[in-house]
Amino acid sequence: MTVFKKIGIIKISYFKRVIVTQELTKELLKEKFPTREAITTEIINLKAILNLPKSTEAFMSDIHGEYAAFDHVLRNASGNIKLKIKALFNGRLNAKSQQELAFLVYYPTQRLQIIKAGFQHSEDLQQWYLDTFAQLLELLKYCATKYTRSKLRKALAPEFVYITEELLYGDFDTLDKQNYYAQITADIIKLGSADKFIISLCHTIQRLVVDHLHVVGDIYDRGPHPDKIMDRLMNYHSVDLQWGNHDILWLGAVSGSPLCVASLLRICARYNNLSIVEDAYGINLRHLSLLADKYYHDNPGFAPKLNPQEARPSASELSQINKIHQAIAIIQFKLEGHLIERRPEFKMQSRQLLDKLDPQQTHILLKGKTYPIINGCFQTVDPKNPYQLLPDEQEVITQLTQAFVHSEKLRKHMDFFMQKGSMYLVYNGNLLVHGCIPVDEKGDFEGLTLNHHLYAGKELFDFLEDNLRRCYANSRQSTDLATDLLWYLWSGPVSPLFGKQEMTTFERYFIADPQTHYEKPNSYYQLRHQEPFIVKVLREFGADADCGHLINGHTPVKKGHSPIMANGKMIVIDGGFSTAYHKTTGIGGYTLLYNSHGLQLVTHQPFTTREQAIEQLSDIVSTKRVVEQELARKTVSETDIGKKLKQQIQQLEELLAE
Ligand SMILES: O=P(O)(O)OC[C@H]1O[C@](O)(COP(=O)(O)O)[C@@H](O)[C@@H]1O
Ligand SMILES: [Mn+2]
Repeated sequence: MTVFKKIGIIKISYFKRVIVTQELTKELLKEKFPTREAITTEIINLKAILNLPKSTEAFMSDIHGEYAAFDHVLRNASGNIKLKIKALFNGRLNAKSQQELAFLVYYPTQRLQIIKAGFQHSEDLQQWYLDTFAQLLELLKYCATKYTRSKLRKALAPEFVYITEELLYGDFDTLDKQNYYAQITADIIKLGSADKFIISLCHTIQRLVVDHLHVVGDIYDRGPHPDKIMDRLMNYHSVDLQWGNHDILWLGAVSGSPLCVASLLRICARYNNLSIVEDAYGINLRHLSLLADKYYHDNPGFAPKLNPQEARPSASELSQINKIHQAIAIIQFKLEGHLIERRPEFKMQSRQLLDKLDPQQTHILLKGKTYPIINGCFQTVDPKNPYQLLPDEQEVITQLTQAFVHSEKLRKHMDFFMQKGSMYLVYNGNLLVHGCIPVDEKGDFEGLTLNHHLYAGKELFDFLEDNLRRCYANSRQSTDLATDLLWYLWSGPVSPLFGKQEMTTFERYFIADPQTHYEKPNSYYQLRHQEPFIVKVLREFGADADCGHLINGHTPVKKGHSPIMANGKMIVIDGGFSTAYHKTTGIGGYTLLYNSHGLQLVTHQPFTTREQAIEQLSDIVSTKRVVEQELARKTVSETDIGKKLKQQIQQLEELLAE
């Protein structure tokens, strides 16, 4: 009885709040538009916006800590700047000049230095400035046609707003006016502001060509600077993120999961990236290092993967990383044993492997077959009680987990990840998911059964997201279901972010036979080639089954394979940022643009270094329409923002009718 009463009270106050909010909105609207004229003007404005071409969305994924390559793609607006330059200047500028202009827009400061050094006479430089002002202003005007003047104004550097607007919207027909504009440009040069003006125009162009960015997961792990990527995204004008399996490890670490901490530290050691943890996030690894020194010695199976473009660590550093790598891997395998034990419903018993070692720890019995162990390092594993952590292992992982929970900078980044992130997103009719939608061979949604309830399809995603949010809000617990589910998201057999039956990390370290390394992908990866299957998935998530697309990251597109599947409804856009994968993909990777003309797939060259890109002007390989046939140009009216604007128009019309 009391329960019902309580619910009743909650309901009443909830509805009251809704009504109050509506009234307030109306009141606010009246305050903002006090006269019939003001309301009418606003309606006209909003209707005009509805008819503007849809602005451009860019999609990228699997950045994996590669900040310089990511920054390059942001600067080239995922290929869009080149497209604009081509559309505007074809026939007037040849390919080389177009490329030079594009790189000036991407890297104005650096390119200005190189260009200016090439001029011997100041008149030539002055002429270059005049030509460049004209080209950049023309390009800016072209990029701004999709926006209102007020939006453009906000995107301009404050000190150049007046001048830029004069030059953009001026009437060049009369001689007087021409002289006036010539005077402005001459003054910019004379007063020494030419470089600043060019840089400001370039930044505004970069800002305008992509209106909204989607990052479809895996910002973290493998590469050196995920922290810088997060900082850059936090300053980006408009972005959403879908969580990738690697990102979950970092979210899990901050949420107090020791297993997520161990897994991410193992990957950092494996890729020689421990400095992210120590230097970027201020987490001290001294205790782990001492533990590693105490129990381990150099082991060829744990040598870190080195990036040939980075300075090689010294022999003693390499040895220290090697030992840390072993120490944390063993802690991970022990913790996994405990988690799998307490969560039989995860059905991951086949991942308990330490107890399958023989007493000498030289062989292992896997699925009925015995394999010799290579590179074994089981010094701390008691054959009688293999998952038991030694007291110093326990102490180290507890202390490290606390350090992750309390790292201020990491929390700031993860807060942003929570605020802008989600398991999936439906945006302008498209469905964005990092990994997969788990299904069986017949295409029926596969799920996770907990407390006699089967979570599958969209419900599985919502359930996992709900748990993640609760777990993130309470980092004190480390073995509750919500925390364990975070690790499940990393490597569970029905995890939408992992998409494989099992993660064979143990076998990859300790068994030579490559057959044991195989990770069977979910049937989704076969089925996603078929249009009816994609339509079914889009429907399940409430996306647009007729015109929408399913967009995934996670799986690098191998040489000779197409990232466009299911008759153009399914697109994989692994950005290929990770240098380790360039051999498999043969290109840098793919990103995607969605503008008023539809979806365009952008193929990128492998990115080497920023210096090389600037020097050699090396960039995008090609851009190609996903759907080849010409469609009517999409306007703002057909987008999610358009829907909101129409609601506002309706409210204003109601106000007018009162
Ligand atoms: O290349 P590594 O470091 O061995 O990592 C391989 C592991 O990474 C995974 O591919 C997961 O990472 P991705 O999300 O980048 O694919 C696992 O399936 C696999 O076990
Ligand atoms: Mn992934």
